Amino acid sequence: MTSAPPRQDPASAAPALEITGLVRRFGDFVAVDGIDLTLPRGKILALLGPNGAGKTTTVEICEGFARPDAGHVRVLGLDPWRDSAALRPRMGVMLQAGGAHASAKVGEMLALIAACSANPLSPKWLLKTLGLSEVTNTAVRRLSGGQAQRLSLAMALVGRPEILFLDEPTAGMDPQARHLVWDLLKAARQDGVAVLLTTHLLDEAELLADHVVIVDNGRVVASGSLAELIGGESDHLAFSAISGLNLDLVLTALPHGYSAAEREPGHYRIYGDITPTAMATVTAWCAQVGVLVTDLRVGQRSLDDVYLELTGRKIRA
Ligand SMILES: Nc1ncnc2c1ncn2[C@@H]1O[C@H](COP(=O)(O)OP(=O)(O)OP(=O)(O)O)[C@@H](O)[C@H]1O
Repeated sequence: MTSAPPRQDPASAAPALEITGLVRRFGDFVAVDGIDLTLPRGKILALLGPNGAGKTTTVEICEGFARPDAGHVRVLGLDPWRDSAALRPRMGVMLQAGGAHASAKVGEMLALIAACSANPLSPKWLLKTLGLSEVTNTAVRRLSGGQAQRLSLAMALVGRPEILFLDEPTAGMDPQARHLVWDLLKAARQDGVAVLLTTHLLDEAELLADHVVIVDNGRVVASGSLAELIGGESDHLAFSAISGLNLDLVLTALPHGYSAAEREPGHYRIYGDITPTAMATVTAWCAQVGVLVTDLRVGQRSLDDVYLELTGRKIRA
């Protein structure tokens, strides 16, 4: 008699996070208006969007702190509201408010959380990796904002979660601390942890994210890998010169089909087919009108450009 094939637990094959048609209202106001997204295991997804776009509301529903008005959310194949007790030990949540007792010492606090999980990471190693060894015996209330953020991340990670929710994890950190966090998140991804992070730092998203989702007014306005969002082609010529150049005159020197913009005073971009001839035309025109060109380079769209085009706003506006 042949034995039956082993049954696969459907939840273990599920993506780390799956959101379909998510809606969340506050009274008549629709804060989240039909968001869809999928986060595979072992990947980092960056959720970007202007203030009030609906990022935190979405993350809080995924964490099981709020219920959706419509749509489905599955975290590790489970319903974060209904199955919150089963999910809690499997996910890491970095709370904005920190979540640590003000009078506890840093080392004690982390050891306490570690003691609650079956197979914790070494608290000592985590504190060292996050640059917190020197404050092991310091009371939580005496930590700087950046140190408290790092402790909060350590608390989210110490139980070896399968999925990590991070709402602006490096906001307010100095560059050195930010790098420590980024290295730790990359290591977590290598260990198969899925990470959903919201951020206003485009360089953070560019550096870490396998997948970027941009939301505005509660809706997804773009979704894809960085390469998919940015496109691979060199599409503009950037240069610096005195501010107030008459760009219409530059364009008359170029063949039809180019456009130009002074993005910030004295910083210009010429968009179109950037050929050696087009470059020479622009610099020759500048020379003709006695303008010194500096920082001339051929570039491609950045995440910043895509974000600005889609939301009409600079990232922190
Ligand atoms: N409890 C609430 N009651 C009423 N409105 C709320 C509530 N929570 C959030 N909102 C509103 O929902 C919208 C989305 O808020 P949310 O915090 O999700 O935005 P966000 O994208 O995280 O913004 P930020 O980048 O500023 O953190 C905002 O207009 C906010 O004022």
